[in-house]
Amino acid sequence: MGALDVFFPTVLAPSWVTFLLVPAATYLAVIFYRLTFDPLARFPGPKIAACTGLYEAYYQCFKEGGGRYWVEVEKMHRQYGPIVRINPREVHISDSQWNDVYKYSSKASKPKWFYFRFFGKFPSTNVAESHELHQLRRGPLNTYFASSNIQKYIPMVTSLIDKLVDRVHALEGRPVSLSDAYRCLATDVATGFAFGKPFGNLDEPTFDHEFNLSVRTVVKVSTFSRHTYGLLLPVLHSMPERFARKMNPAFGRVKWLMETMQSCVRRSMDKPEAAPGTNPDVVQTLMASNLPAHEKTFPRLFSETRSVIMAGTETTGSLLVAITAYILNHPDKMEKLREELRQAEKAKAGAALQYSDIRELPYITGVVNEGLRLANPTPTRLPRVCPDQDLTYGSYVIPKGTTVSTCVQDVHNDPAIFDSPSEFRPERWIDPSERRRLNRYLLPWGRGMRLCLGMELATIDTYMTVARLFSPSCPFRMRMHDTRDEDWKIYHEFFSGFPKGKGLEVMVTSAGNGINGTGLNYY
Ligand code: HEM
Repeated sequence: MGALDVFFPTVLAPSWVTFLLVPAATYLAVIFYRLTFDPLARFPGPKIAACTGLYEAYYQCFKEGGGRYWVEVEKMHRQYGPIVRINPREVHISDSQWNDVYKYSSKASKPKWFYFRFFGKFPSTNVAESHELHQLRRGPLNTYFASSNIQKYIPMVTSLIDKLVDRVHALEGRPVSLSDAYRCLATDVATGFAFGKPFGNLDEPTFDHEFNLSVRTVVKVSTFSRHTYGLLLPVLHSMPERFARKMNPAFGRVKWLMETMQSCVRRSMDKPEAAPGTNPDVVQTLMASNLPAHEKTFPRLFSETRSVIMAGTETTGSLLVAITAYILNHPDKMEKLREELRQAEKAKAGAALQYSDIRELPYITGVVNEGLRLANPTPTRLPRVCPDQDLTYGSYVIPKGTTVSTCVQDVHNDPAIFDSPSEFRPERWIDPSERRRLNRYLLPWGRGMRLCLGMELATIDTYMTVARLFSPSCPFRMRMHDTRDEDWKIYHEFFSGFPKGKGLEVMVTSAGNGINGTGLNYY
């Protein structure tokens, strides 16, 4: 009698063998195929990444708190060259001149596993898989995000920035988390733009600190969900309220935000005409569009609005944090910026600077562009699949159906384009012809057909906030408080970027207090 027969009665033995050995043998066969006959087998890269998606999952879910595969992919490029197989089905290209997969002609789709499993079952433009569905959904949003419509919201953005300035000033002498404050500003700008009235996050006493922390928990769960067949997010969404509250102290705020969004969407669906003298909101715009009826249901419109608001908050918040930190860390550059604003204000003879005035100023443009280049608000790779044409990279033919991705920070950090790329140098953008050359490689808004819709709104918000906070007429001056680079620099990639540390904190002093009225000699 064999050992197996002792431990497993004859009747059970075959089922145990089947249970254990068949999946193991199948898995080994799959690995063997991936390393030998798979058309991607001859692409360079670590064998372990070619064998199994678990390698990526380890970096994304566990290593150093998760969200670290982007750094590992950078290392792979240093070792294997510009094209690397980073998981069994995906090649990643780090070459500032290559963008074939993002061209209109590629009609590329977004890989479902990467987007849908991360964002959950919320059918929005951002997660539209096929090129055709994306074009259908993006059409009416283009109308809403048209420059002529966005410009109408400049007064709203200005008054929100005024509110931010008042609230920060009132905290004089106490540390202020600008990471939290800027996220509230960005949320109010996004919700005000979507629904005509901001949700009021800037009024929240702690600048919604708990809520901002909870965003990180949600994106971590989303990352786990991506690597567990999209199963975790539905579990999270169906969790009983008392468990959710225990897990997440900001649950109440998350629920409030979702319910407020839902009631705004319902209200606009019930009243699809804008009230006299007001702009149609995003839901009314979509309702009035030629989208088919099944694209105008409540779940669809809620998902779209949710996606627009989420897309605009972490990103703009991180950008403002990075720009402020770089300026505060470089007093000489802060002085140049303030001097430029002083001259511009003088030229207006006391009238307030408008966005159109600020946008023309060369130094602040250099500051914002350097921020966009270095802040890395979306360190995620941007994967695409070409369903019906092969692509080429050098001597490599990338078969149709392969996921192909690039990361914009590879371009932003390319020393062949940006000299000393890790340095914050607004001056590199001053010369107009050099600016034109560099602009072609400034890609924070993504690439190709899926380019960010909110870039003009975010640009307005950024220019105006920076101009207001660093203007000689700002009622206070800021200095870093107990903040190191690792507190605010992007470290984790959970689609958006998140720092390792607590964020950017500043200490605020009234402009008249002990410094000369201009604050120029503050440092
Ligand atoms: C600094 C701020 C921002 C950055 C860096 C940024 C970056 C991006 C990037 C990289 C994408 C492409 C993602 C992909 O290919 O999967 C994107 C898409 C998108 N962004 Fe932004 N974004 C910012 C602000 C905003 C704002 C303020 C809004 C709206 C209020 C917004 C709305 C959107 C939408 C709707 C999409 C999806 C577009 C589509 O799929 O056609 N973004 N953004």
